[in-house]
Amino acid sequence: MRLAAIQMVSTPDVDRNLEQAATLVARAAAGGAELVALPEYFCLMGRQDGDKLAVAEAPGHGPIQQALSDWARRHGIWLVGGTLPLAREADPLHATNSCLVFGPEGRQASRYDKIHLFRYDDGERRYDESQTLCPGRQPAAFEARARDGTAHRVGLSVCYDLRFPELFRALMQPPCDLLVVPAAFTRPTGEAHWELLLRARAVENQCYVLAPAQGGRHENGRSTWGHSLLVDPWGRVLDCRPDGEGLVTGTLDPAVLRQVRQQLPALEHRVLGPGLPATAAGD
Ligand SMILES: NC(=O)CCC(=O)C(=O)O
Repeated sequence: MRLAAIQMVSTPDVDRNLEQAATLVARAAAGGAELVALPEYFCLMGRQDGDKLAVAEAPGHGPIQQALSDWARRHGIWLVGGTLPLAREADPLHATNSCLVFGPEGRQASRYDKIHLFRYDDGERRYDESQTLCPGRQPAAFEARARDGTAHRVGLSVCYDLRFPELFRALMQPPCDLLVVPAAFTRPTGEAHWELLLRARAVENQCYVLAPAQGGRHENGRSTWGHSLLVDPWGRVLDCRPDGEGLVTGTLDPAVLRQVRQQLPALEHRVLGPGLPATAAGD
């Protein structure tokens, strides 16, 4: 299955971001991609945290969701729609940061609400997503069919989730072939941890990892790390885009998945699970 991750430098202008995303999705599809993934916050990197609430759409309605569905149908692709804020009737002051997936017929195939909300303060940069977002509760995966008819289980996660390996373990029951991580990592944390974490998730889960990112200097004054990546189940980086808008592409090859899992059957050797006994005191 041919894959593409889209890297963007999104702005506070939703229409401009949608235009840019449409161009990049079309370019990915023209290059043969069957599954295309957009980055976190592809439709908005606002000036203030609260801007997310202003563009939040009701689930199943609104121009951002319509655009995602149209692009998936027009190009006949699986589209992992980065993230967009979805409104919650119960609490209008907190949206979910949601990743919606649309299939080649333009129908919504999955929804994942980011579970782990980012908080960071190094004295210079401060982020606290919980001010305007509400966490999801449920891991999500879906089945994408390649044009040759092969079905692939695809696990969803978003950005800061990458730091929580237990989420990815939960997605591996049953095993995924591909983990997608739409992201907007900060520059300092990205430089220190991004590639390391993505390759770790690929190696420990013996999975392809596709990570579309925000990458550059945004109009709101923030900088994101970029380095959108495709990693194979052996931890090899197949493609990377360091900075600016563009594409990362490559192929999910079932033979490589089989070979890695047969050669080194680590997934079968898992002994410890969620119902672990308490750690022994050591005496
Ligand atoms: N948007 C995010 O979740 C940012 C996560 C991040 O930068 C990190 O270091 O983790």
